[in-house]
Amino acid sequence: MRLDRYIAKNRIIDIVSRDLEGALKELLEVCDLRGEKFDRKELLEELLEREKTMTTYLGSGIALPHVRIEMKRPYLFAIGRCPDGLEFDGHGEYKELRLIFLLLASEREKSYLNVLASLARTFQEPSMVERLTASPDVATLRKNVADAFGRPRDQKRTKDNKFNRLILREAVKIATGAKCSAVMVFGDTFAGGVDAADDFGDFKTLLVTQSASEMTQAKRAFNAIIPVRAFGFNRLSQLRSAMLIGLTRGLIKSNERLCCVGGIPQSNQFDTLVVVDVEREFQSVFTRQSDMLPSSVKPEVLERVLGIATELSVEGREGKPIGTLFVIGEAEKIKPYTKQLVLNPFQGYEREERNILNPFMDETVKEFSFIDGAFLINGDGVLEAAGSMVHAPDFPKEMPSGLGTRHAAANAISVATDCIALVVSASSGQVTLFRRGQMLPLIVRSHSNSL
Ligand SMILES: Nc1ncnc2c1ncn2[C@@H]1O[C@H](COP(=O)(O)OP(=O)(O)OP(=O)(O)O)[C@@H](O)[C@H]1O
Repeated sequence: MRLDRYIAKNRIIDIVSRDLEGALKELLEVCDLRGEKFDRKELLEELLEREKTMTTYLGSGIALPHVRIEMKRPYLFAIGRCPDGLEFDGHGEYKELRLIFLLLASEREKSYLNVLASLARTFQEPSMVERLTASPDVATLRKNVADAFGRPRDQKRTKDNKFNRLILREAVKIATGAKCSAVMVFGDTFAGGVDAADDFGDFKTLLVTQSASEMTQAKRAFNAIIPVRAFGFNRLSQLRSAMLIGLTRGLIKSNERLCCVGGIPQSNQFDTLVVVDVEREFQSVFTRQSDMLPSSVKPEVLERVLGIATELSVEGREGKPIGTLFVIGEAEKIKPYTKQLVLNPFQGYEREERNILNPFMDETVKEFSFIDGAFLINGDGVLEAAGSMVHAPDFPKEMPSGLGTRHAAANAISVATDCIALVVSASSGQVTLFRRGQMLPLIVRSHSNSL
């Protein structure tokens, strides 16, 4: 989503104040609120109140205070730089702050969560924050913000070496010989993105990438983009996660055969060529295309949960491996099979605030993954509970050895209700999807870049 149209140069400033309240005041002052019903004082109070309830500090030096109001314009941004950090209520993390993105959004705008998600994605790139903070003056800062959110970057594409050309040529031969319907390319193999679609003749081309918003050029060249949020280290895990997202988004059909080309992220070198029958790869979890996702579950919700699960599996939490269980489906139908083990931490929050599509929920969910029990997530993304014990009727099918009660509970709930259960194993780091009593290992923890 292009956000530059909502970002005006005169609302990008250097903050003078030393505390958050003063900084927000300065940012509100540069917002032209003529003709709007609310006043700055009320808005400031609301922003501070919300900050006390739930911090908008995203990490990496960025805070994103935001509020929805009755407003004529859809969105209004004000951006402030504060290289020495800010004080706020004795909270240490604000000292790490370098940039504040204030977002005022109209209550009517339905794309609100997409805007927040798009911002959070842009901020994930560490060099971007560094570049903005280090801008020598406010004019350069304004130019760098425009670059970050608007124009495609002038990045060097390095696919053009002998070996990459050879792999691409072979991929076309193999795809033709194996009667593949599409070629799927892992774009993050290249630091500057990939523009390989021309090499694939008439095949349908799919680009898998973590930086979908930046792949402006590639978007034109490929038939579709499969955005992934995080990758496991293992190549086949990467493939499965990408295929799962492609399937849920309807970009891939279950009867397709794909020729996949990839390599180690950022290595600028293709090194893997594999042909996959989608149905065979996923046969354990669906019999028809429509079986993959429960009807109540939005594909982007599964993508988000998969992203968080992958990050928990790959990174752990505070240096330790972490395990958890996510149950995603129609909450009212799942609730009878759960029992709250501790006070539900999501109780009392507005539905929108506790929606997993809201990027602020990432850290919260990861934090609550320490709590014993399962997360219960409604199909629209609303986090209904954490710390729930699943007590679905026992399912007689034997579990593979080494899998204990968490996996058994996921298996059982996936049989008892129309849901997807996703387990992050504390002991192996594996992420496993359960659907209708069938299990599909998605991410295998491995610190080598092996197949
Ligand atoms: N029915 C259940 N509902 C929710 N959470 C459960 C349930 N049973 C177990 N758990 C959680 O799973 C944790 C690990 O249990 P156990 O080691 O038996 O499972 P496991 O399948 O081997 O998982 P892991 O691979 O993560 O160790 C428990 O401490 C508990 O937090």
